[in-house]
Amino acid sequence: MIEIRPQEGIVGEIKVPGDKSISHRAALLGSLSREGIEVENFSPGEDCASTLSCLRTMGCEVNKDAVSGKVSVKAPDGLKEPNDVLDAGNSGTTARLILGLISGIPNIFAVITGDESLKRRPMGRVAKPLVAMGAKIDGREFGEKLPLAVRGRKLTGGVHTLQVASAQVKTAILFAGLRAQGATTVIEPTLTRDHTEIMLEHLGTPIFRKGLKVTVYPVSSLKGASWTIPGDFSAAAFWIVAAAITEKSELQIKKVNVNPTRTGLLRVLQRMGLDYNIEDEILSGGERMATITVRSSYLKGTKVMPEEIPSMIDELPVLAVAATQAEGTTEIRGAGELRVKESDRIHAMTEGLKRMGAQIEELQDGWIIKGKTKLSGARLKSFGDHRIAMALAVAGLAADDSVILEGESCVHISYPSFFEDLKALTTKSQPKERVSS
Ligand SMILES: O=C(O)C1=C[C@@H](OP(=O)(O)O)[C@@H](O)[C@H](O)C1
Ligand SMILES: C=C(OP(=O)(O)O)C(=O)O
Repeated sequence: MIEIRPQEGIVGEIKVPGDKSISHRAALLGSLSREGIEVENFSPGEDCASTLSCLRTMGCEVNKDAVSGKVSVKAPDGLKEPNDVLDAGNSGTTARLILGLISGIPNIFAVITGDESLKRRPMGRVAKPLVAMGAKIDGREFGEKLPLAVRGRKLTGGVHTLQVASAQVKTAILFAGLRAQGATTVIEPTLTRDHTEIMLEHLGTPIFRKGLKVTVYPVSSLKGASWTIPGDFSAAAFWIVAAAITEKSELQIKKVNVNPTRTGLLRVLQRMGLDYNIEDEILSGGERMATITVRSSYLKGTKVMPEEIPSMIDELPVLAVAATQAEGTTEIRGAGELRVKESDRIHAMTEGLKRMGAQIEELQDGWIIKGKTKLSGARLKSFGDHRIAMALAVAGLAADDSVILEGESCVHISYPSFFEDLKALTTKSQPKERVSS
């Protein structure tokens, strides 16, 4: 467990870890390249380590420099049948994207599994469209849950209209499409993160996009490439909210990805009154990368609409924290997907914030939160979920007494240095006077 002490402010500058979604994709696409993909600033989290370990089990050449964070992946002779189970650990992205990647490799047999949390998460949303392309997949609960067994076959493209807005489902189908016969089109209900599309474009792979529709074509091998992965906006989100809700903050977050399909949190917080600016924007590997400066802000409540959700899906727990510190009512709807993440994030945040005295009502698909509430110190649980641990730690910064957080080590999934960074960012600020002892 760890103690988080209330702080007057978040001060200084920070570089957050490399983007997790982009890191997964760079490694997985490297496995379709003879020359290989080499990236700087690869995510240091355990989720991306799971992806690298699965790729090694399938015979890829994977090199990781622990000091610089540079990772290279190539498969000069193509992906091989794994001689062991592929363990995706806690990572939904690993399990779902690998399923798409390998189901079109004729004759390959693989079993994909994960930890207790991942074994509870839905996989049918990926398995079903792949089966419609001709894949042979079976698993627990008729292919709905891990472990899943896949026997690779020659797939046929086609048009896939998704029911759920999910970049993981979209990407799994597109990855399968790179090996299928004919064109493969995905039509999304709402635009989700488009890192796969940007990366394929950057690699010079034929891809056609218009609105919610994206089409890929079969390729024999991808070109090699090398670039730097920008910082993870989902990691930056914790510091953005931390700076906004504490009284004497001024924080610069350097070289962070500002792809608009990821920055919905900024648009919502801007509506709520966030004092921030974005500068020094450049492109890296086709992705926008910039410095975000955030200052203490007077926030007002807002209504978050279902169509805004995909662009901030992983930031909703920390948005709930911001809402407790905003004047008036914040309503967040259409976020039912949060119930099938690493934990039931709607329930986990309701429980944690209620224990701190927040006025939060749990809805089936979101929350109604009334503010501004003076949060109190409390003993809280992470539910084994990295986003919950970090969001509740941020809430602790604005409380009137310490938060004792249990199960904090799960931050290693996406942001291993989170608590060291927190310490560094709060050394220039004063711990707030404790109200109670
Ligand atoms: O494609 C990705 O890299 C991700 C997509 C999102 O999941 P869904 O596709 O299930 O919405 C997100 O929650 C996850 O953290 C990463
Ligand atoms: C939901 C997440 O990841 P994944 O789906 O890859 O487990 C996340 O990182 O918040």
